[in-house]
Amino acid sequence: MPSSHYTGPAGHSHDRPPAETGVLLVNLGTPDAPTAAAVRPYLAEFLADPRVIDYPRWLWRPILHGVILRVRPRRSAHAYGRIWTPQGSPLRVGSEALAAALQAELDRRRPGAARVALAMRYGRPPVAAQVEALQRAGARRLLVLPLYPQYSATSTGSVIDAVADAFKRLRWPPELRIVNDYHDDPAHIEALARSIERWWAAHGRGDKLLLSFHGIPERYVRLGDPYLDQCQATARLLRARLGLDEAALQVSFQSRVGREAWLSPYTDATVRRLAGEGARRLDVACPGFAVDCLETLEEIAMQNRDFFRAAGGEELRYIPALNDAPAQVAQLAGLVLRHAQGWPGFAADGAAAGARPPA
Ligand SMILES: C=CC1=C(C)c2cc3[nH]c(cc4nc(cc5[nH]c(cc1n2)c(C)c5CCC(=O)O)C(CCC(=O)O)=C4C)c(C)c3C=C
Ligand SMILES: [Fe+2]
Ligand SMILES: [Fe+2]
Repeated sequence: MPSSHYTGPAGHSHDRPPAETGVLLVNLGTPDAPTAAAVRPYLAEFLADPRVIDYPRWLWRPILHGVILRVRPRRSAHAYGRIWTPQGSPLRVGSEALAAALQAELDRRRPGAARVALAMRYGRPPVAAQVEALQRAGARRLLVLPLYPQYSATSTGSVIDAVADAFKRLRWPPELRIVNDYHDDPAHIEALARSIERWWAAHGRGDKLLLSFHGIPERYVRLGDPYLDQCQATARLLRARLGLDEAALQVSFQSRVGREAWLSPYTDATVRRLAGEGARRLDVACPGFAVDCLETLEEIAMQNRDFFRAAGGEELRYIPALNDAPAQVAQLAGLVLRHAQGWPGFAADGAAAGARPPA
């Protein structure tokens, strides 16, 4: 499938009438296959991004190509192999399902107003190709929605770079709005809380609830990245909504890479500590991930499950991401409606008679 022709799970551009507003969901990206050969170019693009690793290029390039890309692809491919599905990478499958569901929800709430497309920051389909596809489909306005609830320069900031690069190539770029984050959106907190409560109703409640967020180097926070504040705010709001205290709901940071200090406490050390302190059943949720992926399905649900057991715990239970659950679809649709306000077909809420959803 040529990536320049892919406009999203809703189908080819000629299958739908033109829409004046394009909604571009962007997720991180994932390799095309769980093989070292497919993982290498993906990691090469990801780890060459100066937003992700900010070392001087003359220093970093030889390390990346001479060391990292010789070793890591095989290790990562093995990890991807443990979670791969017949449909492909969970991150891709889940992101496409979410995009299709968001298209359907927007069609219901603002018929014909918007077309949804999905891009990946690394790998395919790239941001530039999807911006161009939306423009070919009639979009004179573009709302970019990175699938990261918390802003980080390493994730959201890098998506903004890719959009800026794509715009440089267009003679007549669309009007642009970008969602920075949705870490404290009440509908997002409510969706997370209900999914955890529903999970508890089905499986019983563990001794502790751990919220594990993706880490970043501590240095980035000292330089002004708001990511840590936003993770803590999400955790505080969720803790209040669930009625838990600081012992019952803890926060940690996963996926550390390299030797620098990253945000702490680290997730692996935390699950071991909790096992040592006598927790038998540990529930773990990852509210920083809109869609399940390697970092949740393999690192948490497999690797950290094993760490917890080896440290004397009984069961680590991973509570799935929101994925394409109706509550997340409705929350993201609400976010789109608020950010697109004033654009054609997006009259202020209340003004679009008959287009409101039933409460
Ligand atoms: C090396 C630096 C990295 C930073 C900084 C970083 C920040 C960051 N990442 C995500 C979300 C995801 N990361 C994923 C995988 C992944 N992350 C890194 C490195 C950094 N991430 C690597 C090398 C990898 C690849 C896998 C591996 O080799 O271990 C994923 C999953 C991708 C998938 O295919 O499933 C996500 C999602 C965020 C939100 C973030 C900053 C806040
Ligand atoms: Fe086509
Ligand atoms: Fe990452």
